[in-house]
Formats: sequence, structure tokens, C-alpha cells
Amino acid sequence: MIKAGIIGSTGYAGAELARLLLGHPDTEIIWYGSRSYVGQEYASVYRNMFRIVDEKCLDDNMEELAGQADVVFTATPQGLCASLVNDGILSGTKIVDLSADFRIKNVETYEKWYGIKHKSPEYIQEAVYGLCEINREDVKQARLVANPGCYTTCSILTLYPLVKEGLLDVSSIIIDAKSGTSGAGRSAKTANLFCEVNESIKAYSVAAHRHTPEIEEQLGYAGGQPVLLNFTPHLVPMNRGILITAYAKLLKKVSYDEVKEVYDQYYAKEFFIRVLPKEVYPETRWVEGSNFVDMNFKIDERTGRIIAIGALDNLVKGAAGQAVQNMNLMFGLPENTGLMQIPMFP
Ligand SMILES: NC(=O)C1=CN([C@@H]2O[C@H](COP(=O)(O)OP(=O)(O)OC[C@H]3O[C@@H](n4cnc5c(N)ncnc54)[C@H](OP(=O)(O)O)[C@@H]3O)[C@@H](O)[C@H]2O)C=CC1
Ligand SMILES: CC(=O)N[C@@H](CCC(=O)OP(=O)(O)O)C(=O)O
Repeated sequence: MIKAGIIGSTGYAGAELARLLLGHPDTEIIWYGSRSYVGQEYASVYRNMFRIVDEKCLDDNMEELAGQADVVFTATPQGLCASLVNDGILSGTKIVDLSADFRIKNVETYEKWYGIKHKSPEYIQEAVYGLCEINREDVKQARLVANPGCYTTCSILTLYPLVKEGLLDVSSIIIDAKSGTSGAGRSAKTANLFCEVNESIKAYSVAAHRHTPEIEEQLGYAGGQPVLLNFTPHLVPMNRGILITAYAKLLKKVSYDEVKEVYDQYYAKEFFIRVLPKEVYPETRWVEGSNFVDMNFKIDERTGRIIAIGALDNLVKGAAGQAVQNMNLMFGLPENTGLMQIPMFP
């Protein structure tokens, strides 16, 4: 059995990790980490765990945890994992960090967009960007994985084949994204109260969202040239789900069949990526609770643009599911172990 510890188990991403790991045949959770609920029963924080989890929350003592766990998930705010990691810890355990601390390779870019000083830049190069479908072989060897987040996973995977095959003018990409409110985490914020969110949709962090440089960096690697794009997130009144609609100029005239072949070349064998039938477009409800990413595209002959659309569950493929997928790769397990949840509906 893989012994797993979760630092930040009382947040939304941590709670989803607990749910997935409890159903995983090869894992045992040995540490429900918390900052505010130390000593309290985990099931008193999340009542869905009543008679499923008997353990109490423990503190975020990474040193002690690293001596006991085979893998530690850090589902904590930006900056925390970077402040905890060191050689001793990494020689004792593997880390999957759900925050952004090790996702961006350029430390100045991280510090500028996140507004915090990076506490352990020496591990940035070593960290593997855990987008499993793209970096699978590197993840298998990693001891520190930077688990990509919800908007970025959806945006990068949806556009990756098009950028990789040089089909797009990469200076023309616009990504319009929507997220359910669980994407903002569990801690109390006025902007996330029911009356502030319900019956309304709003754009936020316009031309300033911290996921912009991450998407640009990863698509830049795919295309072999710098990518500069617009990314506009919107908050929508639903619990879970990310939907991205991306627009870009095509560099040459291509048909539906040609583009579909490109997507198939990359994703036909990917268990978690579902390229939908022609003219069927992703909906968040068809991926909810699962680790699937649904996507599709349409060529707009009139404007010479392609419109690519992707959807995933922000807490599963956008966070905890992808973290478990990474863990499976790091421990030599089949990638979909414990991740066979069928999307729930309604
Ligand atoms: N929500 C989402 O859809 C996604 C989240 N992520 C990432 O996952 C991470 C967690 O996000 P999310 O679950 O939404 O956030 P939440 O606000 O819901 O949870 C944060 C968690 O971190 C713990 N925590 C907060 N501050 C500290 C601290 N100083 N020391 C130790 N633990 C602390 C909290 O503990 P306590 O409750 O005990 O105070 C809580 O368990 C973030 O980095 C986020 O970017 C990534 C992809 C998607
Ligand atoms: C709706 C909402 O507020 N979403 C969060 C992003 C989700 C998240 O936690 O970010 P990471 O993917 O970087 O981990 C935001 O926009 O900041």
C-alpha cells in the first residue's frame, strides 16, 4: 500500500483528494493535515466522511510526515509548499504539489504574477510539470511534481495538438474561461457568498490572471516559439466545472477531418481525454465527478478562425484527480487506478 499524506486536507482540493484516495485500491491515507482543525475529527469537517474516516486532523508538520509517507500531497495556498520543501524531505518522500509553486520555470515570472517571494527556487528546475498526457515519461521519474491547475489543464490540453502541429497563429489566441465557485476554495470570501454569485456571471482578473503566463509557457514549449495570449476567467454560479472556449487564427486552410486527425494522433489512446463527435460540444455536466476532459472544435470558414472548446471538473482533472494520476505514474501503477469514476448526472 502507498502511504499518502495530505497537507491541506480540509480545503476543497484536499477533500476531493481524500475522496479519491479512499477509493483507491493501492493507497492508504495516513495524515489528514490541517491548519485550523488540528485535533478535530476529519468527518466533523466533512460530514460526507461520517463512518468512513475515523481519523482526526493533524498539523502540517512536513518533516514528521515525510518520515512516514511515501507520497505527500500539498493542497495548500500558493507559497506554502515552497516554504516546506528541502532535500531531507525529498529524500524521504515524493511530493505532488497542487499549488502553483513549481509550475512556472522562471522565478521572476512567478514572483511577479503571484506577488510573493519564492522560498525554494532551487527546486523549480527539478520539478516536473505534471500534465500527465504530455509529460508522462518525466512524471514517472519525478520526486517533485507541480500539479497543473484547473484553468490551465483545460486550456493547454484543448489547444496542445493545434499548437504542436503549427496550425495556429500563436499571437492570436484568446481563451475565454468559466469556473464553478469551488475553484475559489473553501475559505470565506465576501465575493463568493451565495448572493454575490448566484444568478450572475462575472469576469475577473481581466488581463491579469496568474494562469496566463503558465498557459503561455506550456503552449510555448509545444509550439517551439513564444506565445502571448489573452485569458479571461469568469465565475459562474455552479459548484464544479471549468469550460474554456479558445479562439485562434488558422495559419492554413484545413478541413474538419484534417484537424480531427491531428487530435486523434495525440489523444485517441488517452483514457481521460474524450474528443467528442462532430458538432457535439463539451458541457461541464458531462464530466462532473470524473477525471475526463471533454473537447471539440469547429472551423469558422468565414473568419479563418478555429474555436476549440474544453471542459473538465476543476476538483478532479483540474486538481485532485490529476494529482492521483500523477501519483499512479510515479509509483508505476496503471494511470487510471482509482480514477474510474463515471461522470455523475444530474
Ligand atoms: N479549488 C480548485 O478547484 C483548485 C485548487 N487548486 C489549488 O489547490 C490548493 C488548495 O486550494 P483549495 O482547496 O481550493 O483551497 P481551500 O481554501 O479550500 O483550502 C486551503 C487548504 O490549505 C490549508 N491551509 C491554508 N493556509 C495554510 C497554512 N498557512 N499552512 C497550512 N495549511 C494551510 C487550509 O487548512 P485549514 O482549512 O485547516 O485552515 C485548507 O486545508 C491551492 O494552491 C489551489 O490553487 C488547484 C486546482 C483547482
Ligand atoms: C474560481 C476561482 O477563483 N478560481 C481560481 C483558480 C483555481 C485555482 O485554485 O487555481 P490553480 O489552478 O492555480 O491551482 C482563481 O481564479 O484564482
